[in-house]
Amino acid sequence: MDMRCGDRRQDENPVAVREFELCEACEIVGSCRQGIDDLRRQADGTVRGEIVVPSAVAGRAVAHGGWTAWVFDELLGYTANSLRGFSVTAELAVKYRRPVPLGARVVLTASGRMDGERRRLMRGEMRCVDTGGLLASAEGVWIELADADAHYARATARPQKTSL
Ligand SMILES: CCCCCCCCCC(=O)SCCNC(=O)CCNC(=O)[C@H](O)C(C)(C)COP(=O)(O)OP(=O)(O)OC[C@H]1O[C@@H](n2cnc3c(N)ncnc32)[C@H](O)[C@@H]1OP(=O)(O)O
Repeated sequence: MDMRCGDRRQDENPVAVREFELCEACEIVGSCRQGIDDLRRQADGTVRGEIVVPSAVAGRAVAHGGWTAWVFDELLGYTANSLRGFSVTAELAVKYRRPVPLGARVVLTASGRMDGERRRLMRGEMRCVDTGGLLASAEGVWIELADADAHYARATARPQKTSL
């Protein structure tokens, strides 16, 4: 059957199993607000997941670009953290190749490598499951926190004029 990305397949439901922790705000609502329910580390070290683009992320008829960037932040961050200890986003660059249709099932893939002690260089892709067409790609840098407790204590302390 000829399918375009965005054709909805009635016979499939979104994957229901999630194998990674939710972020704090998603914990409160009890589900991933981006719609990412499942990401799995493959034998070759890459990470893969499939999601259905939620209709709630519409910008104008298709997914909002901010949602796509947010998905890559989560995808690449999860992959970065699967390499070693906890790291945070330092840089993220997204290339938007095609509009991302609402309701489309997309496949997310990501990989990365250490670059020195604390830096990880990450990349990922979002493709249409049905056509394999590239919708968006991203590259980014994640930095392992030297002291996560101190990092968040500083960041959540009452702002001071001299803090930045
Ligand atoms: C609970 C489970 C689920 C959790 C999911 C939620 C996870 C959410 C994660 C996030 O959303 S992160 C939020 C967005 N990101 C941030 O808020 C990070 C803000 N930036 C910082 O806090 C600091 O800039 C950062 C920690 C990234 C670096 O500060 P540091 O003072 O620790 O780094 P430093 O300057 O000592 O540099 C350490 C290394 O990183 C490199 N580096 C730092 N910033 C870089 C950059 N932007 N690009 C490339 N390299 C960078 C730097 O060159 C150096 O390399 P070398 O070790 O090789 O010398």
